[in-house]
Amino acid sequence: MTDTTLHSEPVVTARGLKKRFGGKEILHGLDFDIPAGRIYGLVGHNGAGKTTTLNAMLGLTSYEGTIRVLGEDPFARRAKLMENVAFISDVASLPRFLRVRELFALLSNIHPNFSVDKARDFLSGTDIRPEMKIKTLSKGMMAQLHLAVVMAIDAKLLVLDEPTLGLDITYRKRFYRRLLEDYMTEERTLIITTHQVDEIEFMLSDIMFIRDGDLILHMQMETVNEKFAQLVSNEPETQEAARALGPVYEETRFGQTVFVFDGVARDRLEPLGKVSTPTLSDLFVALMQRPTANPETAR
Ligand SMILES: Nc1ncnc2c1ncn2[C@@H]1O[C@H](COP(=O)(O)OP(=O)(O)OP(=O)(O)O)[C@@H](O)[C@H]1O
Repeated sequence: MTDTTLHSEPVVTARGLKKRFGGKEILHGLDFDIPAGRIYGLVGHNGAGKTTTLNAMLGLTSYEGTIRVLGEDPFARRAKLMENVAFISDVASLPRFLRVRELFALLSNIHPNFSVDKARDFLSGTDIRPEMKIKTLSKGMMAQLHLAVVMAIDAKLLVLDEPTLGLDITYRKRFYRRLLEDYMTEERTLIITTHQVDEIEFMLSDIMFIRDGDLILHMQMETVNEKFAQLVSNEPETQEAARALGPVYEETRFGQTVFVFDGVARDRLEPLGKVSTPTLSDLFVALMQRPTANPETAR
């Protein structure tokens, strides 16, 4: 994080964000700030409310509470906001009847910050050619085209909702590498949801876990690494000692007992077995099963 990002206004601010569908409350009053220049992972089970949260930020759905994105109310000022926001969602589709070059021409007419040259540049190195009809592209090529389009937009905020759904591992890795190497700068902010959280963990600066419409963890990755520890312990005596330290999670896997601790110093754990930082997917499993992972924000 640079000084500028430390002192600048958050890119997204939400206060008491609630959403109801047909009388049923789906989001229960989320409060968060997303600063500039960060890469956020938004993680939660199916139906937890990730897409609804993103849709509220993008002005695609109405909500109760307050959201400001780049200082604007996204629902009231969607058109203005979209000059500086780009997004890919698992349901967004490109116009299939167009050729690739026609899509670029269309976008350069409707989007003030779209660069045809950049879009073409991003496609070099792929099998996609400007003359191709979009409907003939494979799923992987379609995702590459989508990424090229989004990366050709000079946006301050990029929102990716399951951007690599249905892609094979090679395409997924290439997708994230391209995004990091060719797009991310300190002025840009990226928010990603995915169920393959281990694949994006390396690039995240911050994480949000959402469970049943509540934000149960919102933390910088550095803090996650300091705060949480995983211990693998094989002997009954050391396991007993570990339990006495109040793990937030315990599981027996392949004959080994794995504990996750929140805020227990590593030098207290080290005599009891092998200590490491839990992966995000391990932490996710551990925290999702607790009654509350973060009592001040969870309900
Ligand atoms: N248009 C809608 N009408 C009614 N209910 C909806 C609508 N959209 C979403 N929901 C409900 O809101 C809840 C949250 O859905 P949402 O799509 O935000 O979850 P998600 O965390 O993105 O899930 P997934 O990982 O499966 O994409 C779910 O219970 C879903 O059924």
